[in-house]
Amino acid sequence: MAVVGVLALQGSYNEHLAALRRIGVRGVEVRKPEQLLGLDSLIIPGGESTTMAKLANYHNLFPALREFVSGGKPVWGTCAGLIFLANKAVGGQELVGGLDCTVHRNFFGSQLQSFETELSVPKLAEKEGGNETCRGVFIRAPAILDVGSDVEILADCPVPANRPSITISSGEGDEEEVYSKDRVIVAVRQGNILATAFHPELTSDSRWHRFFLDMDKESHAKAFSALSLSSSSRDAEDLPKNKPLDLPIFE
Ligand SMILES: NC(=O)CC[C@H](N)C(=O)O
Repeated sequence: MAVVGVLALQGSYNEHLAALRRIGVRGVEVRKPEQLLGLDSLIIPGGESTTMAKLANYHNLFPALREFVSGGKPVWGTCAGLIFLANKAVGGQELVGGLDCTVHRNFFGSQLQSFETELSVPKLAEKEGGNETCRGVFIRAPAILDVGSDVEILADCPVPANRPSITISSGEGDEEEVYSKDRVIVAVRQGNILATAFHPELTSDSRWHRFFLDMDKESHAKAFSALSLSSSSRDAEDLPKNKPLDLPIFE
């Protein structure tokens, strides 16, 4: 069974571990560089990206995280984790990088502007079944302002009408531009990297976690295609039926 690491410095790592347990997958807490060895994939949870970066620096994790991402094993960043994975963040701070995009760290405003909404997710539904929408829990959430050509957009959402306009520095000189689109990107995939601006681990919908685990199966299937390994069995099928949920989650 796949061993999924969850970066456990700060933020919603327990909720990810519980979401993995609910689908019968073992998650392990990662706090030190050597704990990345032997993992099949890694989740970088939401939290507060500046605090998480300070703790990651304290534990000397940045080089090992960059190596893990560039090594090609699946990595999923949710919220602050998305910020970590972006190549560029408006507002600046140390990043792991790897995901060809620019994020705005607090695009939707302050903690008080946190919200929930239904997101249209046809590609998730196509792969994992179920509704064409999923519940998006946005907590002082970032958003993706633009993406490179290798990045597949999995979800976007309307910019809330009451949102004050935001100004984005182009990074060159003092030139600034206002974000003027009426929609903004909130979930993407680029090869081995998955990133969501919202928190699937806080809902009972396990499709994003399954989607991520399927990325691991895909990469194994690719590596061992010559051996015709079957990638059809789902970890979830190992689970006893009707296992009680072990954390409060939003229905
Ligand atoms: N829920 C979250 O992960 C919020 C992330 C936050 N906007 C940050 O900058 O870190």
